[in-house]
Amino acid sequence: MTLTLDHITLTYPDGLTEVTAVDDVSLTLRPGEFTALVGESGSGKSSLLAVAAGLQEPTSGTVRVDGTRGLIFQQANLLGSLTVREQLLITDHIRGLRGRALRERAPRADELLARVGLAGFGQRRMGQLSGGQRQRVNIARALMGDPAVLLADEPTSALDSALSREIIDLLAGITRESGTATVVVTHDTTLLDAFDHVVEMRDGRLREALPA
Ligand SMILES: Nc1ncnc2c1ncn2[C@@H]1O[C@H](COP(=O)(O)OP(=O)(O)OP(=O)(O)O)[C@@H](O)[C@H]1O
Repeated sequence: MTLTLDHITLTYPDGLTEVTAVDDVSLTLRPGEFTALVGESGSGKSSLLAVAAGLQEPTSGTVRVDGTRGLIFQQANLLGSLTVREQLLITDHIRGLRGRALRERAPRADELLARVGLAGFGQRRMGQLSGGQRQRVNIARALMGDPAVLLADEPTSALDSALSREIIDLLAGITRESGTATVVVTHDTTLLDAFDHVVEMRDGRLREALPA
């Protein structure tokens, strides 16, 4: 069992009342499974993902994770002045690696860049990359911590349909190879055939899985 959400409820204060963004949701993600999370705007997808990511404490319920979590966001949130390799290594720097220990991680960064189709791009500046390439860097960066769980919030929303398909296929391949439990929030119904499971949120609740 890689990630278990057990009876998660999340409410936000809203003036004198409150909004229930996530309403008693339970979900188990298993290694190697590629899951899409869909639903109308405001249905609670980002809120549920934030709880799964550990970025937001649920109002009630529990989150259990075996291993680490890798996060991929909508806009590739990357520092333009860094090189691509530095952009990956900065995650290790944040984890406390310094000096030689950090330099020894460079081959891992290059290996992940090759995996996402960016072999030889390590010395490029982030500002010199296209949107699709930036999102590939974002994916490689999320893999630096060898996550058991990958969580992606609208990773293709800034991309055209061909690039979106490439990014989803890349995430599907990584999920199968690395055995991560991966959840992708998406609005794009043309991509759903790439997933093992599709779960839909409506008014904060999870609905029956749609046929993928
Ligand atoms: N920080 C917040 N404070 C108050 N209410 C919030 C906050 N964040 C989200 N909400 C409310 O919680 C509900 C769920 O929002 P959420 O962003 O999780 O939905 P979503 O399905 O991800 O929407 P979208 O597809 O538009 O991103 C909405 O009613 C929203 O207005």
